[in-house]
Amino acid sequence: MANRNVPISRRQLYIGGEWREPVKKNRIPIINPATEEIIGDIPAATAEDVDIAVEAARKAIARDDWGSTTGAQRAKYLRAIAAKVLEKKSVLATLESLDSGKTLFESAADMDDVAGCFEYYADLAEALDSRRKTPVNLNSDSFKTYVLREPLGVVGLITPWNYPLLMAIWKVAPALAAGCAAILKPSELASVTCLELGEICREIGLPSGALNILTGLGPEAGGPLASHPHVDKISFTGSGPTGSKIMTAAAQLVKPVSLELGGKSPIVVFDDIDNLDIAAEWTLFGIFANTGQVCSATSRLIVQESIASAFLDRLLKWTKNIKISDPLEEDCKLGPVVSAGQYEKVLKFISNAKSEGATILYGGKRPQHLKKGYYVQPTIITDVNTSMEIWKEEVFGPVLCVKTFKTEEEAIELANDTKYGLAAAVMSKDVKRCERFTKAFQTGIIWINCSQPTFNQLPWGGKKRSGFGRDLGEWGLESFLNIKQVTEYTSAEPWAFYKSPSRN
Ligand SMILES: NC(=O)c1ccc[n+]([C@@H]2O[C@H](COP(=O)([O-])OP(=O)(O)OC[C@H]3O[C@@H](n4cnc5c(N)ncnc54)[C@H](O)[C@@H]3O)[C@@H](O)[C@H]2O)c1
Ligand SMILES: C[N+](C)(C)CCCC=O
Ligand code: NA
Repeated sequence: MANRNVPISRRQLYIGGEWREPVKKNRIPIINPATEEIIGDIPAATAEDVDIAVEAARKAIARDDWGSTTGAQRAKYLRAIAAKVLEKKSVLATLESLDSGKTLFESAADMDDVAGCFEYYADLAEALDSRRKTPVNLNSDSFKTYVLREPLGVVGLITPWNYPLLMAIWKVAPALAAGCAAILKPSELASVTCLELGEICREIGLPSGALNILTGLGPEAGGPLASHPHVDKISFTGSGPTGSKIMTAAAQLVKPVSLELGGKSPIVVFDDIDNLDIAAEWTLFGIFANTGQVCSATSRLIVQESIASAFLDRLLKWTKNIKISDPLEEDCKLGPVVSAGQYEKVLKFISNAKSEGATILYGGKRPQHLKKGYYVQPTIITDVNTSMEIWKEEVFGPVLCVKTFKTEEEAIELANDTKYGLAAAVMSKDVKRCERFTKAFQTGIIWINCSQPTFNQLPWGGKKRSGFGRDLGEWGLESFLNIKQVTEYTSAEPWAFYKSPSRN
């Protein structure tokens, strides 16, 4: 087992390049979901601290050392952060697992992705220099025009606990690449690695105020950030209800928002697949990776009737083989869910499904061998109908529900039978059929013969109740830029709209 004694530093808020005690001096306990023990605490920011952070961010933009940087200069900071993340990878990964319950293997992969994301946006920051000013040819002798891409200003980044550092970096990296000054508000349930990012920024000498990190409760720290008059945009990842609150607060000031919300994504499996095991493993990965706490989890299996029995049989074999243990244990593939609240919520979804008449084919309980910790068995639920809660609502836990279909039309109808629209997967060797599904799925992300692989270069986000706007790729950068058009009158001739007084 990895060393669980990695010390958790007692950090303060990271504001204006310094560690700063919250004005009200409150703190929130850090709970290790594998042991239910309190292992430290984090500062709890309030509206007073938000004001100070916004001021620090505005000053950063007004100062030359951040506000007048080129993309190439900012790229150096981003690369220095990436290098530090890799240097500290083992400690950061352990902290992520202790704080969130994520398996150490997944935490380590997240740290690679964090570094990769900074490096990717370093490249885009450099490329931005040549795209900063784009001439627009009007074929006019009287006007010269161009379009500028400028940093949007001060941006608030509010993020969830399921990939604590990675979800933050999907926003921090493009915001800094664009030249914005950012205020990050991570989830109170898992903020440790985001605070360590503050230390990394300090160590590499990121200009003060370019990134500020305010930990704290949603309504107390996130709320004032969303409604702050001097915050130019809120980029949010989290639940639908919180997204609505943020959008409501931002609407009062006509502040732009981007919302990456939840999902209830389908995975459709056809009987023409060559290898049941390959499809079974992707199906498992799509719902049990990160203990199912993935916005894009393919939590509804829609399998063709002709192979349903054989496929479920194979799924069960794979599921029984998953090692459930303390996330720091070697080969652990399923850790606890993040908190006591999430544990209760997941078990309630399972008991509601049972009361509504569904069958718990596998799992549904706490694993017998683990007496402490917020563990839930990987769970497969059958005999589901489309009016059941388990079909309609996001569980955000290791729970797969299953329905069968006969025809392609039926499969499409079932796949789109959701208020959400984040991701969808189809497993079939028929290329034309996969194309038809790509067109028919009402989502922002499509996986063909896989589920979940994610790349920095590709846009991430959904439609319907899964939100709008895109993280990652060039779209992630654009979302932190203001597009400014400049029109210059270059003719020596008068405009001649009014009658000239000199001719009277
Ligand atoms: N679409 C995506 O890319 C994506 C990625 C990860 C998670 N998610 C979604 O996130 C949810 C789980 O994360 P969560 O439980 O942390 O979500 P959440 O909405 O409870 O919290 C998200 C963040 O919002 C803050 N917050 C809460 N109330 C607030 C308020 N009134 N004003 C401002 N901020 C407030 C929280 O403190 C946290 O930092 C799931 O629904 C999941 O699908 C989506
Ligand atoms: C697909 N990933 C990499 C697991 C990221 C999912 C982000 C949302 O929960
Ligand atoms: Na925690």
